[in-house]
Amino acid sequence: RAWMDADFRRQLSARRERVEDAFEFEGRKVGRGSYGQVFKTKPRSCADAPAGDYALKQIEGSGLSMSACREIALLRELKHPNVISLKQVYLAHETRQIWLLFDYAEHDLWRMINFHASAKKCNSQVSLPPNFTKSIMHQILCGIHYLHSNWVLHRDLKPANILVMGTTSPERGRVKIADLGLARLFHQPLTPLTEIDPVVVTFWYRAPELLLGARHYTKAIDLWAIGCIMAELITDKPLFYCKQEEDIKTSSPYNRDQLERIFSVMGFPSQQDWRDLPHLPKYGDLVRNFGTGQQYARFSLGRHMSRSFGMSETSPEFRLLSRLLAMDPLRRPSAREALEDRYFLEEPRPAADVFNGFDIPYGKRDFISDSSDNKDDPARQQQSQPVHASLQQYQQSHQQALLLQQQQQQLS
Ligand SMILES: CNc1nccc(N2CC[C@H](NC(=O)Nc3ccc(CN4CCOCC4)c(C(F)(F)F)c3)C2)n1
Repeated sequence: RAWMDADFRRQLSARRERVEDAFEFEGRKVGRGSYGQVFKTKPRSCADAPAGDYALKQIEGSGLSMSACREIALLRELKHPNVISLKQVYLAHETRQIWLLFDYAEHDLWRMINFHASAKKCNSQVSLPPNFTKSIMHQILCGIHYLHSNWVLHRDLKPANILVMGTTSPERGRVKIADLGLARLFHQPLTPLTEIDPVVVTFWYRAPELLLGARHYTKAIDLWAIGCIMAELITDKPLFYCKQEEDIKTSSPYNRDQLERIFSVMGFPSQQDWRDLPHLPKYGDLVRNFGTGQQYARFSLGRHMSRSFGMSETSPEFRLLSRLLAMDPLRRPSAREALEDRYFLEEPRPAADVFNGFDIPYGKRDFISDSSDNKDDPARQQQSQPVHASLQQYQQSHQQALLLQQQQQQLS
């Protein structure tokens, strides 16, 4: 049978397009994390990819891990102007490495907001189109509406995961939802992310029900995060900024400081505000730590936004923000309902290019040249494997521990 024929396989592997033959990416690393690493690259003349910049993600570990399979399977199905699009998958047979090819996005909201925040600090305001926030919000909601209508939850929306195409792209100024994220184990809210990846995980975008032990992610959890991003676009500050203890050891989702910050902006939820609050797993901790919450009685989002930013509580912008940041998840709008809000219907209308043709003031991404990095010689990369292997061993043992825990819960 032909496919067993060694000669046939030799022919195949000789013909297989190698990613390093098609793209030049040495020393052009723009991102690294437990998920793998990302390079900015252009196709070599011999490649059959159209000219332009591409992002090449080298997936962590070797072979088709569960998270690699999930990412590839999902991305191949997802096709929307406001969701990052996977162009090609390369399987390097010798090193069993997996590479994903994307159209390159030069910017992201994390870097853009930091740019404006530091410009403000040294009083050199950078002019932005009046519909800048509205255009970005509209495209995030379009992308999330598409994901949610395909029953895909994002689970980790934050400014760093909202990419924006740069001036060299035919899609200049278009928002692309992405997930640069950590290697999550099971996408369950109870997995202590901080143990998986030393990179500090922020809870600033996590919905209150997650902090109170909700066991499953929902669409409403994504809409809460979008509300946090909207406030941050308006004020250049994370709305629920909360200092991060360096070594968070808790494996519990309950984070008292983060909840404290939310209450000092939003006020404390009354029975009327959030009927199901007492049914959440960590309600007991909440009462123990905060009592009836009357110390937050005079706080509200309206008070916070008008005092810290002179925003009127009757403006359509504020009304949409307060709908997205409803404490009770059942009261948050769906992505479609948010898109139908008056805010997007009135002047100035949202634009397809969020920069509205304005010059783009942000610099290009810096290249990371960490010293520990092995030259892209696959053989030498094997040496770096043991570290990741221990991460995989950790994940497997963690996986078994979690499965055991779930079985015990079912027994008890
Ligand atoms: C730096 N410049 C740059 N330009 C373009 C792309 C790009 N990259 C880097 C890696 C990232 N990879 C992804 O974004 N992958 C991805 C994986 C899954 C999903 C959807 N899941 C999110 C988690 O919950 C389940 C659904 C997505 C998506 F759809 F959210 F965009 C992207 C895309 N970088």
